[in-house]
Amino acid sequence: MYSKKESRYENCEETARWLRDRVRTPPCIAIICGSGLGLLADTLCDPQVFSYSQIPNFPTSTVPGHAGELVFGTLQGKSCVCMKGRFHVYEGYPLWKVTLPVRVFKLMGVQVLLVTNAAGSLCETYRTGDLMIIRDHINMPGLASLNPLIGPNDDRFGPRFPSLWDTYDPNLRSTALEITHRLGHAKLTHEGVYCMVGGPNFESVAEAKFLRLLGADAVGMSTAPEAVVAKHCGMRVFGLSLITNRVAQGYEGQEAVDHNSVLEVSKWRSQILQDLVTELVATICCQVDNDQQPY
Ligand SMILES: O=P(O)(O)O[C@@H]1C[C@H](O)[C@@H](CO)O1
Ligand code: HPA
Repeated sequence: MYSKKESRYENCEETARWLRDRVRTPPCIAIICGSGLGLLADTLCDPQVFSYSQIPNFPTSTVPGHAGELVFGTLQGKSCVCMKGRFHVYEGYPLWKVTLPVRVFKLMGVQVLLVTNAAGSLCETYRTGDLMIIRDHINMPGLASLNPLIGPNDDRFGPRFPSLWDTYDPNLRSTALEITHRLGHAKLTHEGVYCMVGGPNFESVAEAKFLRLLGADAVGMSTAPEAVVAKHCGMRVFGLSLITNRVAQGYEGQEAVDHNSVLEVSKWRSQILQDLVTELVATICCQVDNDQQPY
């Protein structure tokens, strides 16, 4: 059971208030940087950086490639916050903690969440280094009752039974597709279904075949809980996977994946991903609500 002390809303309020007292401009767009993709945060203008360890109620990052910093600043003139590193269930965090930053961002006035991740490809036509715009997800832990919305619902965040049919905003998806065409990356961009697994092990061959049969195009260990919580509290969501490896679906002639190779590919492709996200941010209409006082 959840104790009063752990009350999600009050925790989020406390953290949001702490940040809001310190940031020069409250953000209207939040960007979660996946494994090795934190360089995007370094492109923000007029940055203000907070280490996760300074921020009340924030977990700390324990995974290489996740620096553990919150960076506020502007990108294309829009006020943004970047998470340089996210939290994963396999690190031992409960899902309400994994997703706490999303609710904090909501209370700070964020309207749009851009989520990136590193993922393995299950689809025959995807190559290492390709991009996948997330059309939909399969939340494997969520289907087995490991869902961030489990527990008493707080209506101040959103409804008890949210619909997820349009979680990944269709306008943001089509705009992103247009941008990849304009930037000359059409051939390496796909739209597909992301499947979240708990990790931390990479998939066995039988598991990979099973996930493919379910309709997943790529598999990773994050994103779905963040997207669920963002949708629950009324944010527009855009998700982007960088395909860092192909997931073995046979026992012969396949290369085993490891986290270092995931980080290598992220480094190799981070510029393309940054360019896409930067151009996408330029198109997003949102207003900083300087008067917003949600607490
Ligand atoms: O945070 P993301 O989803 O980008 O990280 C993926 C999943 C694991 O944390 C890690 C495996 O290499 O990359
Ligand atoms: N499986 C799960 N998570 C991942 C993978 C993968 O192959 N690659 C990057 N993150």
